[in-house]
Parts: sequence; structure tokens; C-alpha cells
Amino acid sequence: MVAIGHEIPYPISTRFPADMVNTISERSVELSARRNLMTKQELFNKADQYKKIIQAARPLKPEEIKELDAYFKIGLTYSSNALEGNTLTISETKMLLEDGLTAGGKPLKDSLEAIGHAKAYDFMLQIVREKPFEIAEHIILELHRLFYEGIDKQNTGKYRDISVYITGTDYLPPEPEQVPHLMKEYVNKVNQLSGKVHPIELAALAHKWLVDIHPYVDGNGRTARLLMNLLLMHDGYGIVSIPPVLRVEYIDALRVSQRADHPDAESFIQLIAECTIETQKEYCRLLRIKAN
Ligand SMILES: Nc1ncnc2c1ncn2[C@@H]1O[C@H](COP(=O)(O)OP(=O)(O)OP(=O)(O)O)[C@@H](O)[C@H]1O
Repeated sequence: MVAIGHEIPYPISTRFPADMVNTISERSVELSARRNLMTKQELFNKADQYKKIIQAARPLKPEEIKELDAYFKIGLTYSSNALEGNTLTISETKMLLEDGLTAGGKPLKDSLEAIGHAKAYDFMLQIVREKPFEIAEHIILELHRLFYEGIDKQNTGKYRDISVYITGTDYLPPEPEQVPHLMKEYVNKVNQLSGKVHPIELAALAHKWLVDIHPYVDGNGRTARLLMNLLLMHDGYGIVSIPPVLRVEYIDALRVSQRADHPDAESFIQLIAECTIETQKEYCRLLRIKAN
């Protein structure tokens, strides 16, 4: 069970800063260069310092919260879909979600994924703002349903009844008969761990354990990243994207956490902590907060 105040972070204008794409890749380079220089605990400490600084800028006006929600919705929708090969750029994602304009010549599926992801994001925010809450199976299924119903009605919001494989890895997700009971165990494990480890570690593990089970036919990565963000938002850390340029690091860290010999989730947790700090810097930039 996670219970903290209503801590919603915040952009300032839905009018996307023109430098958004550059900012994302520059931040990623910076993030890559810094990798492994700080311990997990140092990263958590830094994220907690930023969290305090950002919280001191509250309360925000309702219009500011609305604008920040829209800003990060576009950012997460773009990055989470791009990680899975969706070809929409951040500007095309913005045009689609704000003005209803589809990108000419691009697959319809890419637009449906963006629209679905945005719906699931809105639901995620709604849950974060209804407190207190516990992670529950119906919440995770609803995140998936909203994301996936426009793409494949048959497999939306329900567990898979077929075996699945993750391309490019030896790791085999469990057989479909095991999924319902593994998901029950999963929810209990996440709720029981809440308050016992740092919230960023909890969110990273919730992501990792969900993709380990791979409960759906498709859309596992995106549902897991939304769930991770539900936990991070709930604890006041903001919306955390994994920039597409870090895809290799992201997948490698998951692989290390799943290898048969000495599985180790530490580098995955560290990567999520680093991405959290980058998000917090973005909040500071948008809110004109001097953090150093
Ligand atoms: N070893 C791994 N290699 C690659 N991806 C992994 C691995 N372990 C877990 N994953 C997760 O699985 C996701 C991709 O899984 P898959 O290719 O089955 O896509 P999916 O289920 O269709 O979900 P989505 O399309 O949203 O990612 C990644 O985003 C990642 O979060």
C-alpha cells in the first residue's frame, strides 16, 4: 500500500518548447555519460533532494497542473511508443493528441497506439489523484485495456492464453496457465514491498516483475511503464520516460536482471533512478526553478 500526499509535478505550457527533442537527446547523452558514476543510494538521495526542491514550488495553479499533465502525456506517449518501434515523432504525437491530425504516410497502428496510450495515461493520473490507493489487478488490466482496445479488441484488458517470446533474449516468460496466479502474487508482492524499499526501487521492480510475467499478448512494455509511472507519480517523483536513445541500455539492464546465472536488477533500478533525476531536472527547467 502506498500512501503519500497529492504530489503532481507540473510543465508550464502545452505549447511544446521547440527544443524538446534536442533536450531529450542531450539529456540522454548526459545520462549515459554519468552512468555508474553514482551508487544507487546516491541516486536516490539526489532524486529526493530534487523532489524537495520541486515540492517547495507548490501549490501550482490548476491551469499549470493541466498544462504540465498535457506536456508529460505527450512526452511519455512519444517515448514509450518509440521504444517499441512506433515511428511517430514527438511533434507528430503532439499534433495527433492536441489537434487530432494524423501523420501522413505513417502506419495507422502508430496513431492508434498514441491515442490508446494517451487514454491510459489519463486513467493513470486519475488513479494517482484518488487517494489512498493500492496496486490491484483491475487497475493494471484497465491500463492495458485503454491502451490496447483500439488496436486489438479481442486481446484487450485480459491475460494472454498463448505462450509468448521476447525477441532477442533467452528469457522465456511463464506459460499462460500460470499468468493468473502469478499476477495475484505480483500484486501482493508490490503492495507488501511498498514502504520497505525506496519508492524508485519499488517502481522499477514493479516494472521489471510485470514484464517478466509478460501477462498480455502485446503491450506489456507500455503497460509496465505506465504502472511504474503510477507509482512514481504517487510518491511525488514525476513522469519518468526512458528516452528511445537509451533503448539498448534499458533492454540490457532487463536482460541482466533475468539471466539464469546471477540475475541482478541493480542496473535496471539505477537506470530508472537516473531517468527520474533527468525528469526532475526537466520539471525544474519548466518551472524556472534553480536547482543548483
Ligand atoms: N529481455 C528482454 N528483452 C527485451 N524486452 C524485454 C526483456 N525483458 C522484458 N522486456 C520488456 O518487454 C517489452 C517488449 O516486449 P514485447 O516485444 O513482447 O512487446 P509487447 O509485449 O508488445 O509490449 P510493448 O509493445 O508495449 O513493449 C520491452 O519494452 C521491455 O519492457
